[in-house]
Amino acid sequence: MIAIVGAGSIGCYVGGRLAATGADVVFVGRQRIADEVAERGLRLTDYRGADLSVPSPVFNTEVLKAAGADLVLVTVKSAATEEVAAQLAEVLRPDAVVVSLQNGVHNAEVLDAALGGGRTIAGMVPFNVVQRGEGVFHQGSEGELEAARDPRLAAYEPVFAAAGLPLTLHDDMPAVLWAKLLLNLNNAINALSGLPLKEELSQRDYRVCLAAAQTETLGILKAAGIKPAKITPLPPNLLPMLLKVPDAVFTRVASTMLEIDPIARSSMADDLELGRTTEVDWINGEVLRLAAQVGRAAPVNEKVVALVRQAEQGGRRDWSGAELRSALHR
Ligand SMILES: NC(=O)C1=CN([C@@H]2O[C@H](COP(=O)(O)OP(=O)(O)OC[C@H]3O[C@@H](n4cnc5c(N)ncnc54)[C@H](OP(=O)(O)O)[C@@H]3O)[C@@H](O)[C@H]2O)C=CC1
Ligand SMILES: CC(C)(CO)C(=O)C(=O)O
Repeated sequence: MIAIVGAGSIGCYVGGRLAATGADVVFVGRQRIADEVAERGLRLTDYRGADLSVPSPVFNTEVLKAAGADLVLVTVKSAATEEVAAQLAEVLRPDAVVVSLQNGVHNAEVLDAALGGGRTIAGMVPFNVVQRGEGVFHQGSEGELEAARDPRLAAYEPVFAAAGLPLTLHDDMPAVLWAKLLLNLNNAINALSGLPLKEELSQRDYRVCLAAAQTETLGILKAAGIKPAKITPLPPNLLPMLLKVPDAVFTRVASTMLEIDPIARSSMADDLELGRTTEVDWINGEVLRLAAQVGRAAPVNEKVVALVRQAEQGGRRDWSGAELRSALHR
């Protein structure tokens, strides 16, 4: 049995595709989504036209229901990792394998600290999922699930492949997670813009802000001896250069590099929309912590964190690109 713990956008989509293609899946999540899927079932669509359904998913609100799982996919936001780790430690079988499908660079370690036995495997979701309501979860951009290479995943590789979500396995997962974090620096900028990703990224002023946050982070990673992996067609150190090209050039080049549909938004935009605390501490905040360790300043990421904090408290989330550039002194 596969348990999805934290069945929101990513959990319902990934778990839903696994269940739709025959896997035995139990979802653990909140009552709001439990009610939605009890009434409508789950429907999983993607930007390529896939359309799958799970008429009667097994959906619970208590982590206890993950007790019999062989594989647990953790899909809560980073702020909830410690809490679910403690809950899972109470109920999981000793041989259960746990995969963190979360953004941020330390969630698998947090889970493993509570669960012990080196049973947690770091994973990564490169694509965007939008909750459309009424049990519909839509993958709005391309990419394949990634995870640390681990023999315990061998039995599940065909299951993920059958669901249309093949696993790409990596020997150096921390490098992959840092590379993803570089991309996730856009989460805050997207959330502050109030725009869908495609529209936000089509405007050079926002991209200049992202390029500044990435350039700052790349310098800090270098000082810390961390080499982010190449998970995009361009290597990480060339991304800021691409971001700064004129709009017409960017739109043309980007469309050959990444398919993204017009409704996709960052997961941080979802959090602000729903009045929840964001993951900014686990994304830009990681940059600030690493900067402090290597004795460097990180003024751009520091300012982004401050603006997201204000937005969490009801502050602005309709920054124009020009306003954001000026706030970041770019
Ligand atoms: N959405 C996306 O497009 C992408 C997201 N990611 C990453 O994936 C991870 C998951 O994101 P996402 O799916 O968007 O998050 P969601 O907030 O949509 O889903 C997480 C769900 O878990 C619930 N939850 C929290 N704690 C518990 C608990 N103890 N028991 C049961 N349910 C719980 C949350 O409820 P509540 O809100 O009440 O806490 C929420 O409904 C994040 O790290 C994110 O950064 C990565 C790539 C893309
Ligand atoms: C896929 C991506 C980069 C953007 O949606 C993301 O990770 C997120 O929204 O958290």
